[in-house]
Amino acid sequence: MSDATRVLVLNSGSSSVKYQLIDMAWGSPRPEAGGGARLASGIVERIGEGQGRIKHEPARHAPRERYESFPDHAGALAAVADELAADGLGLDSPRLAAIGHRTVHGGTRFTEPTLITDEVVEELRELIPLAPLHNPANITGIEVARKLRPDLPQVAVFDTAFHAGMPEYAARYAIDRAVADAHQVRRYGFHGTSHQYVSRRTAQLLGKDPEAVNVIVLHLGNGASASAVAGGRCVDTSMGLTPLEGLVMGTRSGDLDPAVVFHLHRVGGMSIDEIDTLLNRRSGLLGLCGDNDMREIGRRMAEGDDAARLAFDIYIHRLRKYIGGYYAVMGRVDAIAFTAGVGENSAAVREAALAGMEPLGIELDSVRNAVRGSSPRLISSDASRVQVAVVPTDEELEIAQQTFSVVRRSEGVMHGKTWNAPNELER
Ligand SMILES: Nc1ncnc2c1ncn2[C@@H]1O[C@H](COP(=O)(O)OP(=O)(O)O)[C@@H](O)[C@H]1O
Ligand SMILES: CC(=O)OP(=O)(O)O
Ligand SMILES: [Mg+2]
Repeated sequence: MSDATRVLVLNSGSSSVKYQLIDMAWGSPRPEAGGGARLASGIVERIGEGQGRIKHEPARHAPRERYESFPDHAGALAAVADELAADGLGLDSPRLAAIGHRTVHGGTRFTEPTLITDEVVEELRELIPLAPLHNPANITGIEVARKLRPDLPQVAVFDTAFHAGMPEYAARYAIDRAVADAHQVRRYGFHGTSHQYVSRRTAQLLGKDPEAVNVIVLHLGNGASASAVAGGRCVDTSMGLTPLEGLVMGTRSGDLDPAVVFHLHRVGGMSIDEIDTLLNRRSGLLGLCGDNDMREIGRRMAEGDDAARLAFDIYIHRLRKYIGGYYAVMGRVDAIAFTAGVGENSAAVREAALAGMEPLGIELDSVRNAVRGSSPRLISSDASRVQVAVVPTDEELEIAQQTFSVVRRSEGVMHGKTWNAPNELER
């Protein structure tokens, strides 16, 4: 077995690449999360948009920032490789075991982290119509990384995977079964890596086995989704065929009557592509008040801005409906966990989302809720029957662990022995 223990995690978006280099042999900084120490992280932004930016944050050196143009993902990844090399962490290092790729849509075909081959890339391409905003960029990232290190195992970790085991009654839309099946129309769910990580981490915070707890996870970032996780399994989630359904998001509408689409087309004269852009990129908080950043909305509300207030109220109202819905679906809820940019940082959103739910056994402690921090923490009162937690997500660590586990398993198969990744021992 090789002693290469580092995993480079890439989250390739249409105009950005987020990355982290994680060493799986070093678990001590975050042993509770299942092993893995971050050696460096960063982001390349505005790829293909003129002046771009790379921000690189090595664990042992000061962060660096550079502005230059990145014409494409290949240029962006070359810049990442240069930054890592400058810290002695180059991609040519024999200690690099694998590259793990966040891959948004796995369809019904991919429900486990998967070693990437030419065939897998071909199948990912066939899934593009189901995730036109996300999968093309993920595939580009995969192709560029494979060119850079063709010899290295590369693993796709899917946003949809954690939700693949949802009960049929939660996953199936109430439309003609034959039509749905012919076109692979069903609820897939997204942010699964985050929901999986956060639900497990919440159980640890409660000092319980994941199998023993029911958690509502609220992943509130730019994209936002809720999930009901019962005994470690996802039983429902708010995103659907695509990441458009469910909660109000930064620029996406979330739930609406599907007839809105017919109406805008037939009566409003908009094309399907225009409506797609409207609902995915010009709706949500942005469409309601002109800002998609919750910090800005908070600032405007403090100044008495009515549009910002209404956007906030619509966002919160939708969130409360999902909390109540998932409470009813599971019957017993042990914890509600807030995560991602808004969930981790906005005390105002958390407070409004749960206000008046004392009869449901949910009671925030306003002082705990107001405390800022970067580690998982409880914010409910001692009397609250349901624990409320803020649990920072770490999709990259989860992707690194799953990637490493796949690589070690395939090595084990090659050498006729089995090996458990640290995270598997931990679980
Ligand atoms: N201090 C804060 N207070 C309120 N909201 C915040 C704060 N910091 C970040 N956010 C929100 O988090 C969002 C980004 O969340 P993030 O999880 O990083 O998104 P993504 O991964 O989808 O890009 C921002 O758009 C902003 O609304
Ligand atoms: C699937 C999804 O919505 O991802 P993001 O939040 O990164 O846009
Ligand atoms: Mg995110």
